[in-house]
Amino acid sequence: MATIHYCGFRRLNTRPWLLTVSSSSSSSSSPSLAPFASHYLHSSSLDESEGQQSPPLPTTTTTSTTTRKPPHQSQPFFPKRGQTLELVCESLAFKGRGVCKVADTGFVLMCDRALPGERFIGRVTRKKDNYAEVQKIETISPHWDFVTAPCEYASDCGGCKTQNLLYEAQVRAKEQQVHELMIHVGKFSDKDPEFAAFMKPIVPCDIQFHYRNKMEFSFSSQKWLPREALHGERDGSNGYALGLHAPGFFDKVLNVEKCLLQSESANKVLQVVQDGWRDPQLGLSPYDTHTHAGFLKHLMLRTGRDVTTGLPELMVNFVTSSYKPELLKVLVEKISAIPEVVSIINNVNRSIGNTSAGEEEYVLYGKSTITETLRGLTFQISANSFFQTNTHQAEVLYKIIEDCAAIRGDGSEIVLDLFCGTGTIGLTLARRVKHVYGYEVVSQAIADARRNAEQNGIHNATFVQGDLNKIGDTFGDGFPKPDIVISDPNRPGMHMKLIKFLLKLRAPRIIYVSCNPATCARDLDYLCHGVVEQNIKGCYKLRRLQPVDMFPHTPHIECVCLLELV
Ligand SMILES: C[S@@+](CC[C@H](N)C(=O)[O-])C[C@H]1O[C@@H](n2cnc3c(N)ncnc32)[C@H](O)[C@@H]1O
Repeated sequence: MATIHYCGFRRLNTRPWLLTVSSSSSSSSSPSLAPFASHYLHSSSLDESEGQQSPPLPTTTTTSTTTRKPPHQSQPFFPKRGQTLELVCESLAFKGRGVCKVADTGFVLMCDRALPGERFIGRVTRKKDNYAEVQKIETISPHWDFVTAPCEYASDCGGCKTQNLLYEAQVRAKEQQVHELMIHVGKFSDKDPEFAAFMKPIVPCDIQFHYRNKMEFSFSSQKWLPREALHGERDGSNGYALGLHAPGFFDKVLNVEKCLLQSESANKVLQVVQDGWRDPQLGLSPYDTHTHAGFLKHLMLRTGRDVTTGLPELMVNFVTSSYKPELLKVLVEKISAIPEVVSIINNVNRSIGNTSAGEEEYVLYGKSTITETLRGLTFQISANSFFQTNTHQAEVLYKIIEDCAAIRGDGSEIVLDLFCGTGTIGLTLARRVKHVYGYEVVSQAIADARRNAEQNGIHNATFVQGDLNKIGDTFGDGFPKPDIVISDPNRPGMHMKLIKFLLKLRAPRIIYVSCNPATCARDLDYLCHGVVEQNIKGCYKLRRLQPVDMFPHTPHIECVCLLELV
């Protein structure tokens, strides 16, 4: 496309109403994450800007950029809300958003669902201090590594945002994000020869579909429809949906007949429920998040494995607003005819909130738990207990953790398992160490961890319920000095109290397992370089940083980091 270069911007003579702010589309150029690194650290997992209903499409006569004078070269570019721009996505960043940069000034624009190399027209929806958010209106030319998304819902569903990016390109982009964050947030220098030594290439996931062992679908009286289908009739059960929340909507649900991330057996159950639940004779109604009327809230499907046969076993969990088993009878009969289904549960959640955990739990058919194996141990999974959602890749992740732990095997070592959940990491190490101490805030998870230890004949593990954000001076009195600390916090990372505790404890090695590379980079900076503003010195060296792709087609990145005391 012919362009006229002017004052650092490229103006397209074929589309004079647009202002082009793309920079070089070279694949090797990677925009710095520095301008919005703080957004990585502070943004909640649900960004309120996501999925906002877009304003009406512009016409060439109303676009504000038509009459705008090109800015002087020395002026920093700062777009206006509503402004329409032609952009080229350079790379992927936080939440899989495409990063575009203004030539010369480097001003960053972030766009959901824009993929590296894609040239597109976007509209500015939000301005932040040092970057702006853009909504994609139209693709002009597709990105590099384009593949056709196998899932029919891929362009609307919030689950798989990068399904039409070649998988190799997805993992490359994730690896690049970790790399950038370690430099800009973690303050590790890529000029340091040790950087290349500790930064390991990402481990891809061999299974890119059907890898999730748990999916949670929502019932809704408000079916989400794409803009072009909004005018159709949606009265009565026509407007009902069972599926996944449209991005940014707590009340609207995209109807889903099949999800390529869950097992084939789980899809059989979803199909049976979809075929039956709207039948007026059953008297079932979806829970309405506005009026708080209605019965069906969520359908949770969990896939485990029969430990003796190795065949899949399925748990179906209906989350309802009241206990009326007679209403579910017909569906239960149909679902229980599927051979893989071994458990049908009803969690009753009478609160007006939309969480799936129930205050009461009833078994409608079969067992109350299903089983799964991990690193040779057997775990009982109940409807609400935490278990790694990609079992196949959890084996890979735990093997890396084991390698990092480098257990001597003489049964002398102490392991401290922080944020232990149901105890899985600590328990997989327990047989070769003296004792495992696990800490976790959720009491149900602690009960599950104790039960898991018992069922696997492990007697050298102690699990304690407690909030690791609120540890006091006596925290370390509860266990002997550990040789190995495992820390696996959720997205916010570790609290400063815990960082300080670890810096004082000086365990020989820490294995930091993270599901958020931004908070991971921040915490690694504290542990290695110290808390400068509080005059606390760091005492660890980063020896290995191993990104692992646990969730193909999604922006999520897991990392295992090995730190050694210096
Ligand atoms: C990413 S999960 C890790 C679970 C476990 N390590 C595993 O691999 O199965 C993080 C765990 O930290 C727990 N958690 C979150 N905040 C916590 C806190 N302030 N104190 C203690 N545990 C917390 C969560 O309940 C969750 O079980």
